[in-house]
Amino acid sequence: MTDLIKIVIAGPRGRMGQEAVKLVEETENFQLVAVIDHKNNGRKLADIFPTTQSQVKVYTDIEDCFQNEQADVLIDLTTPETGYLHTKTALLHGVRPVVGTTGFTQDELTELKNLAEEKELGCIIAPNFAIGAILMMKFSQMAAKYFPDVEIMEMHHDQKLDAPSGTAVKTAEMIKENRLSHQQGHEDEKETIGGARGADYDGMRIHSVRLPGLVAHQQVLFGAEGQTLTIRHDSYNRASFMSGVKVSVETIMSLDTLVYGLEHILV
Ligand SMILES: NC(=O)C1=CN([C@@H]2O[C@H](COP(=O)(O)OP(=O)(O)OC[C@H]3O[C@@H](n4cnc5c(N)ncnc54)[C@H](OP(=O)(O)O)[C@@H]3O)[C@@H](O)[C@H]2O)C=CC1
Ligand SMILES: O=C(O)C1=N[C@H](C(=O)O)C[C@H](O)C1
Repeated sequence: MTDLIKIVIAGPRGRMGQEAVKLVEETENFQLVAVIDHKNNGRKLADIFPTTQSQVKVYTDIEDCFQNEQADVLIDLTTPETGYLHTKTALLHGVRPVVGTTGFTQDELTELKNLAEEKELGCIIAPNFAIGAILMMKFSQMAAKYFPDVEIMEMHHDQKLDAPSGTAVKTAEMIKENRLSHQQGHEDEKETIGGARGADYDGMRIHSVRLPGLVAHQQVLFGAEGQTLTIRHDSYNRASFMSGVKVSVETIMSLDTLVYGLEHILV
């Protein structure tokens, strides 16, 4: 029998948070002890999720939560600024963060890594929890060795706060490890409408599409003489991310550092 893992979820009423509450409640050795619901006005979790069976506490503030609850893991699915503060607060309280929230700066990631190492605590920051998305990133990294001309096109629902997506940034970082660094396109190219060529990451371009009806999609387009290669992943619902959240919670208890990207923990 595996040990019970006590979990706090931040952002339980969000699109991802709702799926995470379901996952934790349905998983035998996971126990949801509390949620951080910053706009809560005294409602119990059962008022938000009528099916919930557990006696889950609702907090509006993370400090207050960790001062009152014994938790092993924080699952954060909020916003970039809040996610960073929550992750830091969790580590300071000895709680291991599993973070799906995207939009952290490089400085924030470095600071959190240093803190996790100082505290000898596991911390997983995964820009994408879907196994298919991890494979898309890895295949793109492999292809970049042979196709150094590449453009990333990510497409998301129009309620998304950060652009480019965390997945697109991670994909670009992974591609950079294998790609001959150079500026793409014609050296004299000129944008007649600003932004037409997308964001520039080490000379490759990232394009962010936002439309109602979309969930989370990305294609990585490689071009070479007489040929193109397209690697594409689509998430059609948020349940697609939950197996990655589950494996992260299970793995984090045996980590003592920060891991950025699910590809590092999938075997
Ligand atoms: N890693 C992955 O695989 C995935 C990551 N994501 C990322 O997860 C995050 C959440 O996405 P999504 O669920 O679509 O977003 P939503 O906007 O649906 O949910 C965000 C939740 O965070 C809450 N929130 C906002 N500010 C605070 C705060 N200060 N304290 C506590 N809670 C707060 C919101 O509450 P309220 O509405 O009441 O303000 C809301 O419930 C995003 O960063 C997104 O990019 C998304 C999908 C997959
Ligand atoms: O906001 C989203 O929806 C998603 N965010 C993550 C990202 O920024 O990459 C993961 C996925 O693409 C869905």
